[in-house]
Amino acid sequence: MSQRLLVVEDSKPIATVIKQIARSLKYEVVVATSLAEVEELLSHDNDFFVATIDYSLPDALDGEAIACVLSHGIPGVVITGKMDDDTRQKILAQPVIDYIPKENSQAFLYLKRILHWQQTNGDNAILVVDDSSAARNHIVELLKRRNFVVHTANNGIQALEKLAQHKNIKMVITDLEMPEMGGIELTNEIRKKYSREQLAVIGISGASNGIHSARFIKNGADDFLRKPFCPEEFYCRITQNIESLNNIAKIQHAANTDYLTDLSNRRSFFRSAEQRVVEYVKRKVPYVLAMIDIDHFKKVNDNYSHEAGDQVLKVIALYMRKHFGAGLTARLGGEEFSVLLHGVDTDQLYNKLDDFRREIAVASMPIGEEHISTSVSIGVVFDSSESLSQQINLADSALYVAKENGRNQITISGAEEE
Ligand SMILES: Nc1nc2c(ncn2[C@@H]2O[C@H](COP(=O)(O)OP(=O)(O)OP(=O)(O)O)[C@@H](O)[C@H]2O)c(=O)[nH]1
Repeated sequence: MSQRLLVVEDSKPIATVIKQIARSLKYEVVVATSLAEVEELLSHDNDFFVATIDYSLPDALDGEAIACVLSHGIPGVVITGKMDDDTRQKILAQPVIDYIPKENSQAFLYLKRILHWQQTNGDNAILVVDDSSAARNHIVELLKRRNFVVHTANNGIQALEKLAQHKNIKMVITDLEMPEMGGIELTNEIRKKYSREQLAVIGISGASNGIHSARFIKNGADDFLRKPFCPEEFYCRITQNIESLNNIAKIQHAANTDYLTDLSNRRSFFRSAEQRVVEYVKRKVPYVLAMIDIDHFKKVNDNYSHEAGDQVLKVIALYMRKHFGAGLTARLGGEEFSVLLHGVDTDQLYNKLDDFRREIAVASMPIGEEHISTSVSIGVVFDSSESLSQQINLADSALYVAKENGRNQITISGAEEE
């Protein structure tokens, strides 16, 4: 279900621009053009995810609509043509998400980013570490306004425990002086376990000299805020750091993923598989490495089209996800895939691979106007203690035999009969 945006705006052209922005982000939009209209609407329908509120309306010249919308528990962004200090103070004295000056040419681009952040901040958990409950609660309130998931801790020791419990924490905001473990020591401990690509740290201190910001940064923090800070500065720092973490995650995902199927690519498969194989051998966990190749795939391209071939590759990837969910799956290149699976014993692992092979052999894949049938050949190595590249060579040789023997079958390395 799409999220609902309430647009409180008396100017038609501005309401139209906001509607366009909101719809590009899949918001459902409801417009109210005066305070009276907003009051009437909210009296029977206040289920809105977020609101944009024009500061001056014909019947509410001095921001009265802000309090009205906020009193219904709807987070609001204020859009204003007035940007004198007095107005700014009045707006910021209320718990708004942000305010945007209308005359700014970047205003609507910024609004789009805010509306997008409201939708996506829920994926980002932040840990607030402070021994003062008043200071902690203030930061928590600011973060919740922006829809972040928030965890709290009273000191560094508790913070490390929370980080171990909640793997989705992306940022730690920590005070400097706390009992048991302070902010600098905490930052130091965090950097022993979590890289800057995994977790951002922002230090906070009330001390007036600059030495603490330098200490925080030298001990691995990404940023620093001096108390007291204004909400605007706070939000700028938080958003900048979260955005840069998300950008790094996107780049890493692109570097490790096959663009067509969204499975791991060769490089990422090798890196992860190498670690897993070492663990399996050490812990004597039954496992299998399989090379999977689509049969006569060239004919799919020749008989239908290269695009249809691409679709078939995507469908095979979906079947791999379905059958080998917990395993490591990859497209190594072309029409060749691989999987590393662990399980109860060799029979169970073999049956999983064979279920996959059989389902593909009987599937009729709807691709465009056509229905395409295909099959796969599989070469496997069980519980080997050879190096990963040697195992891949062995599985490849077994795959070759499966092809030679008629395709649509599994061949186990060491048991080949040509
Ligand atoms: N559509 C599409 N085709 C690809 C892609 N990568 C490789 N191919 C095609 O995959 C085909 C592989 O052909 P072959 O190596 O002769 O193997 P095959 O036809 O599957 O025959 P066997 O493996 O012997 O059963 C070639 O036609 C490549 O052009 C891709 O990303 N998309």
